[in-house]
Amino acid sequence: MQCPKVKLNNGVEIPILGLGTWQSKPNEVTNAVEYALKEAGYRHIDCAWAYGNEEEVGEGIKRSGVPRSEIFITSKLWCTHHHRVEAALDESLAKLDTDYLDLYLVHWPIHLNPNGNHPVFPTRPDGTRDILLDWKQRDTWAQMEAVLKKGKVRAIGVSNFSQCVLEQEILPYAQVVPAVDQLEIHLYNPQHKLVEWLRSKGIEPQAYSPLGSTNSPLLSDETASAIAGRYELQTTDVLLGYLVAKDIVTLPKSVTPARIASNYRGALTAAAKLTKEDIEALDGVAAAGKQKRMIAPPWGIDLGFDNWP
Ligand SMILES: NC(=O)C1=CN([C@@H]2O[C@H](COP(=O)(O)OP(=O)(O)OC[C@H]3O[C@@H](n4cnc5c(N)ncnc54)[C@H](OP(=O)(O)O)[C@@H]3O)[C@@H](O)[C@H]2O)C=CC1
Ligand SMILES: O=C[C@H](O)[C@@H](O)[C@@H](O)[C@H](O)C(=O)O
Repeated sequence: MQCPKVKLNNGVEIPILGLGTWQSKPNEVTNAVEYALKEAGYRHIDCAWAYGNEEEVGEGIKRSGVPRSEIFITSKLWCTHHHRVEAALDESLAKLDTDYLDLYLVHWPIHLNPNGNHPVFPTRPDGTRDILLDWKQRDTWAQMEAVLKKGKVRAIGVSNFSQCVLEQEILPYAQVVPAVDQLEIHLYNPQHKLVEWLRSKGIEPQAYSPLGSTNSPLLSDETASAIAGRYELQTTDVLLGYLVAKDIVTLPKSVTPARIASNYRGALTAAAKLTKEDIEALDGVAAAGKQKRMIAPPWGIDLGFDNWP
């Protein structure tokens, strides 16, 4: 099954489904990536330095035998690296064993103390995250623009940036408008207003945790299950197909071969079957009492999102 692509604001095309790799254990992710590329049809892998498994992802890419030019690889700049974007990118490139990325994202609009008590999650003596509060995100973005200009990445974007942060800290200063904002988007956190606003600015929304992440309550959602039953699909197919039908780049994670394959096939099948009425019903689920954000790290500052717990 051919995966549809979405065109980013600089003309680069991204496959609408990508394999997530967060919390994929290093000893499992190589097989998962190899299987996804070689057997299941994926051509897009979503990675991050902070996931601690880029070397093993790179190994899976190599073992798949699929040419690098056919694969869309994303990685993300971690929060302790905002002062040294190019060096951090070089580290991810080396681990993934590739000489360019298709997309590089600022993982969160937050600079954590690079000289703190931990390389990934530095904390202050009171246990709160050690954030450099006076750092300007525009200074991170200028470095992102520089690595794009150098040709080390084909597109640059952000992740977990709200409208307010983009409007105040990025868009007034940017020479390059972010191509993407990767966000928690799923049945219970659809972020309809933000998705619409991003599109009005030419910024492509990407859906992370599309199945509701680990131990997800979405898998037993009544509306999604009823629609799945009608088409003899799995609920997971409907959860993913719902986003794909709305042209949202969707990033399901699994290390289980059968799920990796069924997520890909099921998402595309469901996207083709869902009617306008199905989409409207699914669009209304969160507002009818199911709104729930799954990923809300304890940053201790307001990131400008609705429904942050
Ligand atoms: N930018 C950011 O800040 C963030 C980015 N992301 C990205 O998005 C990706 C996806 O999000 P993530 O939070 O991992 O969660 P997902 O919504 O993709 O859910 C993953 C969980 O669902 C399970 N699962 C997958 N497929 C099925 C299936 N068909 N049936 C039943 N269970 C299934 C997986 O188990 P198993 O693996 O054991 O099969 C895993 O426990 C991440 O991996 C990462 O790449 C995620 C969070 C934040
Ligand atoms: O991409 C995945 C997520 O952003 C993850 O990296 C964070 O949520 C992290 O666990 C944190 O606690 O800040």
